[in-house]
Amino acid sequence: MELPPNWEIRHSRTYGKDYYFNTLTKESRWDAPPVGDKERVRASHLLVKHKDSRRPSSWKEENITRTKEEALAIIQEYQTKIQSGEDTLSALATNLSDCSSAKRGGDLGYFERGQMQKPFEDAAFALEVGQLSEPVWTDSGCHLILRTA
Ligand SMILES: O=C(CCc1ccccc1)N[C@H](Cc1nc2ccccc2[nH]1)C(=O)O
Repeated sequence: MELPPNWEIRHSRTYGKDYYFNTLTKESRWDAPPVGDKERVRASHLLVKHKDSRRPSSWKEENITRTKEEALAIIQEYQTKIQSGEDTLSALATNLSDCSSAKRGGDLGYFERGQMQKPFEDAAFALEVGQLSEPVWTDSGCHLILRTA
């Protein structure tokens, strides 16, 4: 049976039947994941807002005053740490992301085209599973995106 990348069939002794397990996201499901469903992706992100962000406030900082240049410099520091393996996007997002998804390690869940701001969507759909984006600008601020499924 053809399965999308990172998926494998496992057997549940408890229920005496096979299930599907994603070795990257650790997701499990009874029904077979659709193959080639580039119609939706799953991604996590780390957002650094700036004073001109659509909503220059977050759980971390009531009034965000940093400039766009400062936000980019911060994102680039995080990008280096993730690329070197010193940190993970999930760990950094939990403590440092200006998005409410920080509480979920930056995980945004699955989304289809048409749901997220266009620059974010285009970047996420262009990534391979497990790949980290370059800095991506939306009206919310500057993001690093990790495609997870
Ligand atoms: O819109 C949200 C919530 C996103 C979310 C989706 C699914 C689960 C959890 C959070 N937060 C904004 C910041 C923000 N702007 C974004 C633009 C694109 C993707 C994620 C984004 N996050 C904000 O906090 O201002």
